[in-house]
Amino acid sequence: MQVAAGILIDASGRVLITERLGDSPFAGLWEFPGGKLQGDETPAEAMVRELREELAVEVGDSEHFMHLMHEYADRSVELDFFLVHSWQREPIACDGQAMEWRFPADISVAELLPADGPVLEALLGRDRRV
Ligand SMILES: Nc1nc2c([nH]c(=O)n2[C@H]2C[C@H](O)[C@@H](COP(=O)(O)OP(=O)(O)OP(=O)(O)O)O2)c(=O)[nH]1
Ligand SMILES: [Mg+2]
Repeated sequence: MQVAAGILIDASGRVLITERLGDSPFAGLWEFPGGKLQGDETPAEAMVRELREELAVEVGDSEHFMHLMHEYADRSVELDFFLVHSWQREPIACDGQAMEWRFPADISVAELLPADGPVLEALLGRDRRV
């Protein structure tokens, strides 16, 4: 299963995370907004569509940030994460999911979906370089 997610990052370096809802697996954990590729979409196209659907933003500048594979008990996922530096409109939680802007240093890996550890590490590494 192929998934694409977008990491909105603001001028101060905070990133947007959203809580996984209700009856979905890993409900209550946090993730970067995104979802499964549809049809013949590229990961970048899927990320733009998912952020439109989940946050009602129109993605502007973005760059590929990380590619990961993760084996969950029932599925293996291939994930592409993009850093999103600019977007139009204020993000809103279209599905009623909780949403928070956090500095990567204030996110604990245990709060995130199990696949996302390396992404948090890379965001922290990026902070240290600047
Ligand atoms: N969006 C997102 N999904 C992630 C992250 N980390 C991670 O392991 N995943 C996994 C969890 C799910 O197995 C899969 C995303 O599938 P999903 O069912 O939420 O996709 P979707 O948004 O298209 O959902 P749906 O409405 O079509 O059911 O990717 C992440 O940071 N963001
Ligand atoms: Mg989703």
